[in-house]
Amino acid sequence: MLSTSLCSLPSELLSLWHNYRLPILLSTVALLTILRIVVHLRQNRERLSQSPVPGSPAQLPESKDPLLLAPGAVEKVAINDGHLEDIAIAEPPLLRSKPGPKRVIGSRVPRQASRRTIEFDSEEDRIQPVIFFSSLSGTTEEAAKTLVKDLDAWRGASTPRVLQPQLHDLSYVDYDDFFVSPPTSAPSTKHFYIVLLPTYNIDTSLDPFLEHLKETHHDFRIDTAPLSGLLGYSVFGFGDKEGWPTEEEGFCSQAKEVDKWLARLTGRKRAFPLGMGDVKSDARQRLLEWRLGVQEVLRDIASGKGLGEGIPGSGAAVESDEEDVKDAEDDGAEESEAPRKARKPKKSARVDDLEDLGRMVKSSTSGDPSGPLAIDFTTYKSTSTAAPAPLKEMVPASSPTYAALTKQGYTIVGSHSGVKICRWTKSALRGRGSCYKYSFYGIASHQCMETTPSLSCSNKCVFCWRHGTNPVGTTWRWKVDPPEAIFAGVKEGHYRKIKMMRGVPGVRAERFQEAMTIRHCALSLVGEPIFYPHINEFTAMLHAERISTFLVCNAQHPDQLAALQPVTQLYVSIDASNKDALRKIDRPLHRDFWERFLRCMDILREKRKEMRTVFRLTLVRGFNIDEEVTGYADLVERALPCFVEVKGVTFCGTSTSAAAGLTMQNVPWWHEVRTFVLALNDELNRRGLRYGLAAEHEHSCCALIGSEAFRDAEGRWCTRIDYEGFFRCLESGKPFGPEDYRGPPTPEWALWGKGGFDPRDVRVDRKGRVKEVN
Ligand SMILES: Cc1cc2nc3c(=O)[nH]c(=O)nc-3n(C[C@H](O)[C@H](O)[C@H](O)COP(=O)(O)O)c2cc1C
Ligand code: SF4
Repeated sequence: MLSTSLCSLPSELLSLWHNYRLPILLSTVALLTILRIVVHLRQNRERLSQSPVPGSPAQLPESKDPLLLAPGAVEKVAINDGHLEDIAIAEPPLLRSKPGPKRVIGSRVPRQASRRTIEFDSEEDRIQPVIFFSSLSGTTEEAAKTLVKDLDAWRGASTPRVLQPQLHDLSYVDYDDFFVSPPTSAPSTKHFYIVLLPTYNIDTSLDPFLEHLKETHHDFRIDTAPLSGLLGYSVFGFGDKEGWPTEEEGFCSQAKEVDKWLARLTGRKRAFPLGMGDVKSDARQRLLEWRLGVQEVLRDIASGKGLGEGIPGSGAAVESDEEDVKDAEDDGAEESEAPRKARKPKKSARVDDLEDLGRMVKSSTSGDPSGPLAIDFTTYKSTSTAAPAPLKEMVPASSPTYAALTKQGYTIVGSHSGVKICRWTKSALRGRGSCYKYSFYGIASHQCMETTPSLSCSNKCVFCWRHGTNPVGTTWRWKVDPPEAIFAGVKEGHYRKIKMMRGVPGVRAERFQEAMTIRHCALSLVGEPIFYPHINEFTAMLHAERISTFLVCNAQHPDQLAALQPVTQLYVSIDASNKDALRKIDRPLHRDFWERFLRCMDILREKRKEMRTVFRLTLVRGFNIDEEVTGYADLVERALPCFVEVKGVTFCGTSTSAAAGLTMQNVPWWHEVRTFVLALNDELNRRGLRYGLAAEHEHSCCALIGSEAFRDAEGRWCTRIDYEGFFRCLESGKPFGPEDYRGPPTPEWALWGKGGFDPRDVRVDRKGRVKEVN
């Protein structure tokens, strides 16, 4: 039975096949197709899950597969011929196309991604720690000084390879000496920067420092990481959590900014992470911990380990990448695209900027009702559409600058102007002598108001006492007070101070009465008056009240100088005769300071046709006297001022001037000033320029060289001013020149060689005792 069944099976199968072969074949084909699709999809999913996790710093040392490196990371890869090349790793592809030889997708390292390794020979080389600080109210300065001592003690006991730390106040250093390239030194000395900073949400000298770091990074003429020659750096910030509780709310924000820019400028040589301390609670403890960390790093570098792996904050990939992304944001690159597509080598800032320029111009001319936005073409800005931040006040009442200035007797008017009565005004009220401007130009000191509509300046002159507290900047970026309010405010402040002199012994009644009418205004107090955007309106108000104007500027703002309307006497401070000396003495913030200075000379030559122009030379022994006569004569020849005032520097004796390296040794004697004046006058005459020795004021250590145009028909010097004549000229509405308001002859006692003391006044010594007049 079984055998019969078995024998019939093939024929049954055959008949089944014949009956159903078509559906069977179709089903098989369909099944195989489904299987194929499933297998294909499964393969893809597996590959997706195999794709690398980007950028974990922990994985980097283990894997040498460039595809597993973080995007933007740099790796040494052997190329066919065996040589090593730096490869920047592109974004990993989502799918691995084919198994087989690995393909490196990369390009040459973009400039900004490179991190130059500085060789440190632990047998030969030495580390020079350079500590920078900035301080307004002293906390950071004290901490920096203590840090110098602590580091010094530690290195003595620990490693002789670390040199004694240097200390620099950022308010005094020339940024170009330290923050465009590492300082020059012996080849075996390598620098390590340590920066201690407070944070201020108001304008302080930290702002130009930050601006400098940013500009240096973006300057297309300079390598984007010009400080990569440093061994490393670390920053510590002081802040106040009571006012700024969190980092989002601004705690230590400026230290964070400096840390960020230094990371870029050094090619990510952050040797130890940014430290931050709250001055009201944990600053001391945080600083100690941070110092121990920095010491650890210094020890490692000294022993030849460098900033390698294992050192906290040594610039691991994730951290560096974050900085790159931020960098791209700052440069206006399309950051939102970055995670989605393989990151190409970043477009150069220059290219971005050219593209952005079109958009900027469009937006500024698009008829925005708020008016065109000022565009600073010298820096690279993102094209963020966010509303511009409200402008800050230059000197807010809560600021240390305000406190410092008022303590010194200044009355702050509005948010950026100041007024003060000078010592000569007080002295003249008491009949004890007027300033040299009375001898030379007939200014009545007791009727003179000293003021400025801009407490900010674009220089950091070594002889200026205000360093560290004064706002500085290259462009006006503050709230602007109207000229009417400033004018009313400065007059009120001046008269209030004069009234306070009423009870002072020795004040002469008639002079006190006269002093209640201001006749002259010296726009020279501190800061840069032509910085104020409404300077012409302001001087017009003074002139309308028949107040003469003596305006002093620092030859750094040619455009404003060119636009200046006539003032009674226009001064330009000439603090040096050549580029190098000017950089050292004025420490200008503008990179192109010398070109600006020379342009101002040319503008002054034109201005001389409309108003009295004066060169003011401030002589500082050891800085700008020696062998500079020829240079000064060149400048006189270029600008042809009406007068050249030569004055020895006045030593203000503050700790800040001392910190700038200025001591009594730098104050020239009167005989030195005279010798210089004689030499300059001879040089001018030798060149055929018609100048002569006009007047002097020995007490102020000041002498005057005048253009021969200021002699009358009888050859007498007429350096004084016909003030009424000046106002008449102005009111006439016709063009006029300085000779049109030349005053009467200079009094005999004020002439060159006569000393310059008004015989009507009483000469007293420092203690107020009457001195005999010879
Ligand atoms: C006007 C003013 C603004 C300040 N702004 C900030 C700020 O934005 N963030 C912060 O963390 N601390 C701020 N502080 C606190 C200072 O950074 C802190 O007091 C610091 O220790 C001052 O250092 P210094 O004494 O060296 O100048 C500010 C302090 C003042 C007086
Ligand atoms: S120009 Fe005048 S205010 Fe400005 S830094 Fe020099 S001395 Fe000071």
